[in-house]
Amino acid sequence: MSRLVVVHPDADVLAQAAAARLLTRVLDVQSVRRPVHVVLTGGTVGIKTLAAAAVSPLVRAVDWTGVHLWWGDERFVPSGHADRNETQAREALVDALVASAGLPEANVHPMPGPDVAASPEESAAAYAEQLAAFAPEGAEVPVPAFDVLLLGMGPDGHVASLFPGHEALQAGGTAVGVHGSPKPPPERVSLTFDAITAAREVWVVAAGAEKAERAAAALAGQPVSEVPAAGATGTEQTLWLLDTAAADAP
Ligand SMILES: O=C1O[C@H](COP(=O)(O)O)[C@@H](O)[C@H](O)[C@H]1O
Repeated sequence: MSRLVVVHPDADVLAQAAAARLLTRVLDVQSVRRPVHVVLTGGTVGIKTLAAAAVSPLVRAVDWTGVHLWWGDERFVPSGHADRNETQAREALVDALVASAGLPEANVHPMPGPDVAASPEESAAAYAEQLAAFAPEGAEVPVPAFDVLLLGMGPDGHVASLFPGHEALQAGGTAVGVHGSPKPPPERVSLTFDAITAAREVWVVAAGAEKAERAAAALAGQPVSEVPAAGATGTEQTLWLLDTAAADAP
């Protein structure tokens, strides 16, 4: 597994570059296999990246009929709620792909909210079932072979909804219900580390000085219990896309 750290001048350039890289990655994968599985993230740069992808000319080069979109985590609030990572991703990119680029709605896999599932655990179980349905035969971890798994990183070093010191860090299976998240809302659903580390490529996107200390700690290999981002690795590549502020550890 190779690890690469790429630093961009600011959050806007980072989002533009991440979007170009993401679309190019989908195109490259499409030339050798189908379907392509991409895991989206919430968070500031994550959503900015999707918005940049939406206006890139490269978006028209992708055959969206052969792409599946998943989420790394979700806030356990109802469908359409502004706090949902799904809602923000749909507004930034996904709705336009479904409306006019051929992305089948059936290929969009949001994590169920309380309007669909009775609890974060029920949502996680339903999501794990969907993931397993798309896993390659005989896969060690029953998830699709994610071609790119995007993750934002919080100032505390959390990725997806896996927070420092939280019991969800040790969860088995592929998706977990999260209670008592230190960042609101308190109830969430997240992929587990087993699911994340089964991805071919994991990309961590982070911008801003408030992320610098934790980014440096993760890259230095601090314990995952303290800096969850340290455990976000892909089987083929781990890519950190930072802006100069996030790369500039004190
Ligand atoms: O709550 C969340 O936060 C992280 C990071 O967000 P940011 O705004 O600090 O970039 C995000 O990656 C995660 O998906 C989300 O649910």
